[in-house]
Amino acid sequence: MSATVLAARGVEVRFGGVRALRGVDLEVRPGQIVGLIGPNGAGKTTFVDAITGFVPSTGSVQIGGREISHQRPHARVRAGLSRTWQGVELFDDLTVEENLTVASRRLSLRSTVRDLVGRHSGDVSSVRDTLEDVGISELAEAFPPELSEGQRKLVGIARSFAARPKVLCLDEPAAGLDTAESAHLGKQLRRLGDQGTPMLLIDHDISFVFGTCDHVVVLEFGQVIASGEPSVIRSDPRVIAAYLGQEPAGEGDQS
Ligand SMILES: Nc1ncnc2c1ncn2[C@@H]1O[C@H](COP(=O)(O)OP(=O)(O)OP(=O)(O)O)[C@@H](O)[C@H]1O
Repeated sequence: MSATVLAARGVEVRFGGVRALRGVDLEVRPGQIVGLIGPNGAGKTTFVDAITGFVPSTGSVQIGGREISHQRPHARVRAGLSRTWQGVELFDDLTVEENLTVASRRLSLRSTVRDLVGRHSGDVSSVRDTLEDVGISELAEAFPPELSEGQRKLVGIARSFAARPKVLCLDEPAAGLDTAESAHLGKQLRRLGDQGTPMLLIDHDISFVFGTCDHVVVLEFGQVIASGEPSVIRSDPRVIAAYLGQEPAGEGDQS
């Protein structure tokens, strides 16, 4: 069996009478960027909320073979599963570098001890490394109000990436970006992926997902209806049918 960094099996979520997820299986392997797409209400955000511990779920979630489904969100982050949020909240009166330093320090209860003994994840040097890895070193001294939407998204990604996750979940990173910003974001994600950070990427912009991901999983009504390489998924009749009746965002649209 090939190694997986993230293995979710039989993930189920109910909201009262609504079965939002019905036994979803999904894997992310080393070096992969996996896209999760589906029509509105298919369960994409619920899946990310479930595996990261923000909504109660049943089923199995493993990171590097270790079961984390019983753990609280912060413990899952420590196990290597980080996520971004649709909105990027930043402290406007702190620079980008200071925002990342604050976030890194919050990540670990042990940071106080490490403050006493030297280098830790909130060090200026490691924050600078993170900014460089995400391709935004030039923004270190900028304040959030000076940033474009695309730059804010990259800072949000850098903040989650600072934890050096084994898998990074990205919830609609291209939402609100124009075509050029999406293309730049896709390039930076590809670079991070190629450098060894596997990702799970949700987005409404299908061309962005197809252009960025190695593998795509399609949800409809809380179930996986297709899974495979973008070129295969693009022409899958079940996927085309699932999107009938709605505007499949992407192909030039920004939603
Ligand atoms: N907190 C909640 N309480 C009740 N039902 C919910 C809740 N959150 C989501 N749902 C329902 O669960 C289903 C899946 O919703 P979810 O937001 O995960 O879909 P999605 O694929 O992310 O949709 P979108 O593309 O519109 O963001 C939908 O039927 C939705 O109405």
